[in-house]
This record gives sequence, C-alpha cells and structure tokens, in this order.
Amino acid sequence: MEIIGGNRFLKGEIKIPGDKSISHRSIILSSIAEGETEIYNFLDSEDTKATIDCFRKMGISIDKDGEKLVVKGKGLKGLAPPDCILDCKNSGTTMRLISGVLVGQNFSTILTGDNSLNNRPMSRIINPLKRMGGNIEGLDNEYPPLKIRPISNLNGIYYKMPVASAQVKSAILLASLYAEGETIIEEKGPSRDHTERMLNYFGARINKNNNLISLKGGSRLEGRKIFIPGDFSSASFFIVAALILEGSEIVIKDVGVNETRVGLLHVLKEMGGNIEIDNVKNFNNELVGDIYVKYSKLKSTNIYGNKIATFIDEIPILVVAATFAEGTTTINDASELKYKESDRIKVMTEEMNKMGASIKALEDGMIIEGGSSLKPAKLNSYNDHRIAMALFIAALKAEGKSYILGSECINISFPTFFDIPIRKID
Ligand SMILES: O=C(O)C1=C[C@@H](OP(=O)(O)O)[C@@H](O)[C@H](O)C1
Ligand SMILES: C=C(OP(=O)(O)O)C(=O)O
Repeated sequence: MEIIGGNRFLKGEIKIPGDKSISHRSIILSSIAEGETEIYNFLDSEDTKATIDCFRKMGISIDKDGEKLVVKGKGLKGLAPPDCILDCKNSGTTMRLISGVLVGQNFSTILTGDNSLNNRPMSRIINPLKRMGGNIEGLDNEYPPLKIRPISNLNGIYYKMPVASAQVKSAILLASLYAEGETIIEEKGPSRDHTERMLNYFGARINKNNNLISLKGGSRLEGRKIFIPGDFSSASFFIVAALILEGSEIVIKDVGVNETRVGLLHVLKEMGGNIEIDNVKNFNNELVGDIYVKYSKLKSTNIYGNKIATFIDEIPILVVAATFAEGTTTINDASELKYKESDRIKVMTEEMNKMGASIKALEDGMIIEGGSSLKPAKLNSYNDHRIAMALFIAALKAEGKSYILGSECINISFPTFFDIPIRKID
C-alpha cells in the first residue's frame, strides 16, 4: 500500500474494535462453559476467526445475532472430535491456549498454523502440559504441528514460569480445569491476566496471591454475558500517532485499561506524553476507560526489566515514538520480540533505518537515537500486522510517498485500521 506522509494529524473521537486477547478467551471459555454466552463488541479479525473455526469444528454453535455473538457452551467435556486438522492460521494465542483445553479431552487432535506460526516456539507449552500428564508432541519438541492424544487423567502441578508469558500461563490454567488437585503457577513477572479474570467471572475456583496463581481442578464454568473492551494494543498506534503528529488531540473511547496491558502508557508518560485516562468502569471483571492524548514533545527513556511483558506487543510502535523523542532510548530484556509473527527487533530496526532512523539492534532490544527526521521509503511488513501498523504511523511523518509491502496482514488484529480518519493540514 501507498502512504502520503507529511503534515498529517489526528483530531476528535476515535473508536477502536474489541480486544483480541479477550475475544479469543471469550470463545474458548464460553465453549467449555455450561449454557449460553452472549458476547458484545467481539473483534472480527483473522486471528479471532481462527479460534471460532476451531471450536465450530469441535461441535460448538457460535452464531451472530444482531450485534452480539451467541455461543452455546457444552461444558468441560462436551467438545466433539474434529474430523480434520485444526488450523490456527497466524494466531499464537489460538494454538497455545486451545492446547491447554485439548490435552484434557478424550479424543485426539492435530494443530497446525501458517508458515509464521509453524516456526514459533511451542516447547514453552509442551513441557508444562506434559508435566501435568498431557500427551502432546511437536516437531523436535518445539514446532507445530502439535499432536495431542487422550490420556486417562491430568494432575495439578506447581509451575515456576521460565518466561513472562500470558499464553503459557493461560494454557496451563485451562489444562488445570481438567486436572485432579490444585495447580499453582509462579509468575516470573506480570503478564496480561485476562484468562484469570474471565475464569473467575465464569465461576472457576481461581485465586491470586502476589505472583502465585492457583486453580482447583474440576471447576464448573457457567455461560455469561461479556462486553469486550476496545483493544489497547490497537489503540496504541493512534496514541503514539497523536503524540508525534503536531496539532493532534484525540479521545479513544471504551478502551481496556487493565493494568497488565497499559505498560506503554506509563512509558509514554515518562517520555513526556500528554495522556489522561478518564471515565473508568468495570465490565465483566475488566477495567474500561477513555484515553485522552495530545501532541507532545517527547524525551528519551531506558526500558528494561520484567514490566516489558505489559507492553510487549506495543514495542514496535514505541520504537516509532522513540525515533521522534529527544535523546537516546534503550530497550533491553525484550528478547521475546524475536518469537512473535516476525523477529520484531530485526524487522523494526531494518525497516525504520530505511526511512533514515538511527536504530541499532541488540540481542534483547534496541538502541534508538531520537530526533531523526524520516524520509519516504519502500518498506516490508514481513506479514506482521504490528510491524505494518507501526511503519504506517512512522511513514505519516515522512514527507512524500512510502510503500508498505504486505499491509493486508493488518486484518489479523485490526481490520478497520484504515477507517480511522487521518487529516492533512492544507
Ligand atoms: O495471551 C495473549 O493473548 C497474548 C500474549 C502475548 O504473548 P506471550 O504470552 O507469548 O508473551 C502477546 O504477545 C500476544 O499478542 C497475545
Ligand atoms: C504476538 C501476537 O499475537 P499471537 O501471539 O496471538 O500470534 C500479536 O498480536 O502481536
């Protein structure tokens, strides 16, 4: 796609579609709950469709009724054996979370994905699920396709997480619903806690005490009504756009502001960003609020430590913010970026430098010299939606015509991205 950069700004109210992480979880939990769940503001995107397709193939009725989705749950053991391989497409969340459910079933399944997903690490879920007694295998114990076979019973475990990952934590929690006894997870650092919150909302016996999460097996889940908050990760592209495009002033309504997701806001505020959250409400155990953002002069910062997991998906757009900040920003402890849809350290470094940014890739992060002025370029998203959106926002600051190869991948998480109006100063 083509982008005309220079003299662009954002003004007024912006509406962001439903949260991807919470949308996936709403389908998974409602499918294995008893009775009906009504889901409002569900994210209609490629990744969430993959999760819906997997559960439909296991006999769950998931239908649109006006503006809501209605899922007819069949209980923990009500899924039917699929008559084909389950395709998780590009979605790591789909593959890792449903593996937790599938190790507890009395039928076999095979999970595969697209070329990107089939090259992402899976030993992180295979190992703990095997310790629970699950029969799950990948190629070289690492890569999809994953083969899952039935076993007589799973047992609860104490698991100390080697990485801060919500997907790993969620896979174990979902499997522990099927296990005998209690499972305790010791978190390495905070990661998004939507699974814990939704399990609690559906009636599971789950507890959290500092960094320890415990769940008692055999909990019965009950169908509920869910409102999915706007996706903070999607909002982050427009938050940074408003901060770096002169004259911008926006409000993004009804965004999820769960503390385990909004780490980017703390970083941007530290950098001098003029951002306020207002009108915070609690919907089905998740906080939702309005985010006000004004153009700001940013300064550099140093980012490291275990808070990184609370903004791991926002680092590509944070790199764009740092490019326009005064001073040198360093990012460390972010090696997880290498295992996403693309190697986000390598790709952001190479593509931003094509526009004239000055970024050095590190093993676990980046060094970004701020204050660059960008020039238009031919860019490649490597079919990674977050890279495509981050490069698009960066290109708005480059006077002239830029191109992004593979921008259709934006449909993976944010199909209405191009509907958000970006104005031009005449
Ligand atoms: O649980 C989730 O919904 C997600 C967790 C994160 O992955 P990790 O758990 O691998 O860090 C994140 O990057 C991904 O986009 C969504
Ligand atoms: C990493 C992401 O998602 P997933 O792991 O579900 O593919 C993402 O959305 O940035």
